[in-house]
Amino acid sequence: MIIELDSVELYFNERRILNGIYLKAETGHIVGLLGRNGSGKSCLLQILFGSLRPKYKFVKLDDEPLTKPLYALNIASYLPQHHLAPDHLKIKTLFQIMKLDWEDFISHFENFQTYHNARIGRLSGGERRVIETYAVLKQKRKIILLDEPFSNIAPLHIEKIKALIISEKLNKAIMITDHYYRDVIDICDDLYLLNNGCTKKIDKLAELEDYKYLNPGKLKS
Ligand SMILES: Nc1ncnc2c1ncn2[C@@H]1O[C@H](COP(=O)(O)OP(=O)(O)OP(=O)(O)O)[C@@H](O)[C@H]1O
Repeated sequence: MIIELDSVELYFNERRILNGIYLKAETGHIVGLLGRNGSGKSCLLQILFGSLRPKYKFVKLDDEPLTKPLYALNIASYLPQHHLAPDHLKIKTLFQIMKLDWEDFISHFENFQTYHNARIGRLSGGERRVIETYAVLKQKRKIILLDEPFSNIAPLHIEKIKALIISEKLNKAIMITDHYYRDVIDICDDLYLLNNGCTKKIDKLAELEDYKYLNPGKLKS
């Protein structure tokens, strides 16, 4: 399966946020999306998911124009930048609703064993992010969109999440954006930079410095 997003034009009031976008994601690939604060990464994922309507966009699924939003087709799962589940929801209920396997989760994150009956709002920000990222990643959907899955997560758990993302990509197209650019670069097959409202496909990492996303020499440090 191949999904392509093209010709996006997004404005808020008169302010142009996005124009000149092309992104392609396919089964078996992890696509990384980098960009400065406010460059439009979250908006772009929401546009692809269908929860944000820009002035114009063109989406193709396996070369056929897509007229319905992805969320309405039940083929995509989306981790928003902010919380996924309400504070009062019990973790065991979240696992039931999202048809997740608690034993599988605990096999990856054994420290969470005692949280089964807890409300998600009682967890730390990082613990909550681990659960929410796992929940979205494990959905039986063809397309997974992850907005800052690593935020607030400790290094050991980031490594586990990265391993899970890699194992899930076998049957899914995964798109990920995060400011932990080294972790994104580590796992992605294709990399795009969002700059001045446009996407630039990154073929050589040095381009991240050329486009001033990173300071000169940062990649070597
Ligand atoms: N509902 C809205 N109304 C007006 N402006 C908005 C709205 N949503 C987003 N924006 C603006 O659009 C721009 C892009 O926002 P977006 O959240 O996509 O950036 P981002 O690249 O994800 O940033 P960050 O890395 O800081 O999360 C920002 O300047 C933001 O202020």
